Amino acid sequence: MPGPRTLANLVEFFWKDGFSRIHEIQQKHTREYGRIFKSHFGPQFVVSVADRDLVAQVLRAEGAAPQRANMGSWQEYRDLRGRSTGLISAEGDQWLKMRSVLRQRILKPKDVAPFSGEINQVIADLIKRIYFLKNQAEDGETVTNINDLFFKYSMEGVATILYESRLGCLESSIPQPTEDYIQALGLMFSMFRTSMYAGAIPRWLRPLELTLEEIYANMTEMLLAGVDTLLESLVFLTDVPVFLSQTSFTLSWAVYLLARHPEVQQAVYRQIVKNLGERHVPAGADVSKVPLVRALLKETLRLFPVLPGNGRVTQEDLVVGGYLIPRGTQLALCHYATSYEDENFPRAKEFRPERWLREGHLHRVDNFGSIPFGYGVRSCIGRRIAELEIHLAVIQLLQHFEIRTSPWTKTVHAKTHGLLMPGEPIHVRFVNRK
Ligand code: HEM
Repeated sequence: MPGPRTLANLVEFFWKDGFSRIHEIQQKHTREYGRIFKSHFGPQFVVSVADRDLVAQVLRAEGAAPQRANMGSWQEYRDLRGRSTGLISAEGDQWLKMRSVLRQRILKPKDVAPFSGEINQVIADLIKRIYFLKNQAEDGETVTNINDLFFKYSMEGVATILYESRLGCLESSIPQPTEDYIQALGLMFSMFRTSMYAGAIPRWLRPLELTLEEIYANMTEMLLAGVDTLLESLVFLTDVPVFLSQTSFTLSWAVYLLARHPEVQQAVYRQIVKNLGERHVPAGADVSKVPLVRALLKETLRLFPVLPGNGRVTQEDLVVGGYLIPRGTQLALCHYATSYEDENFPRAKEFRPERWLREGHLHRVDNFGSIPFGYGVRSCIGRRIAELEIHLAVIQLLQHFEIRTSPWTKTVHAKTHGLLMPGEPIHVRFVNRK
């Protein structure tokens, strides 16, 4: 099987900071080596799959408890600290047990629809905050760093549902415990990439690493710093910061794309006004009346999949793309690369939400070219919560404001920092609707 040489790969990732360009490297390696290729990262051997049909084949062949790759360093940290595991990094029976409990609670749109009321309260605060921020701006309209604003929105939204309490993230004066929590999350993200390096360092070498403390100073402990420790008994919550950044990155990209594509925004807005009304506060059930809002989210996640690649460890021997892949091999599913293939999505570089409205092959749920929430029994369990938070926010943002670029709006590039995220702060204008 072709693939980059070990040394070249190490230079690319460790020397040239490839970890922040994983998404681009996926595309580069696919061009150079084809849609299935092998790589070595220190002790890890990985087979990358960057083909829609092969990804489909791998995921369809999954057993009852698929194993996700590359979570070793998270697990190690938790073992080191005696912490419990969240769903993301749990495996086997432990995963099955947790998943079956949670599955019954939040997996279907109708399970999460009752949260619309709480989410709408958070959105009301978000909109109030936008009015406040734009009034402070020189031009009375620009809100700088919407990334930060939407992070706070997501945090407040997830807290409302999972902690059943408000944190006050969107207030002018943020309560101290919440401030501590936000700072702890910031620290966690700065360590997130370091934790990825950890996986590529052989286990026996790690105690020699000077930055061992940094490597392990990740996630869990920090995360819950400002929050009632009782929550820790709910293992699921230990992964929460990852989820809320996924929601906030996606919302930031969606708003950025709308600002840069006024014609798309106008079409979405027109559908909202026609099918829901200018000021009707939407409930979960209203979302199906505005298919363009759903298409907008799908297209945003196709262009900026927060998880640009995913992992699986094969649980039995598989033949993929003509190669025998032995049981226990780590696979990297290259979702970013497949999302940008013209073959899967005509004019793939273009932002065209309407492509998701078309009947035909793109409309089918088994379109494996873009599966931003994963697929199958191990797919994202928070999908319906994330979708509800984003759909309801987009509808109300557009009801209140026309989103436009401002002289400060720059082209924003994606970077991988554990997750695919906006590489720079996004600034846009929120112009009041008459
Ligand atoms: C736009 C937002 C989000 C995106 C794009 C996203 C995407 C993903 C993806 C791609 C996976 C891996 C699926 C697989 O391996 O097949 C995943 C797993 C997961 N997500 Fe999300 N997610 C989002 C938001 C959330 C939220 C808000 C929550 C919780 C409230 C959440 C909870 C989880 C959990 C617990 C897992 C692990 C599932 C398991 O291993 O059984 N996600 N997510």
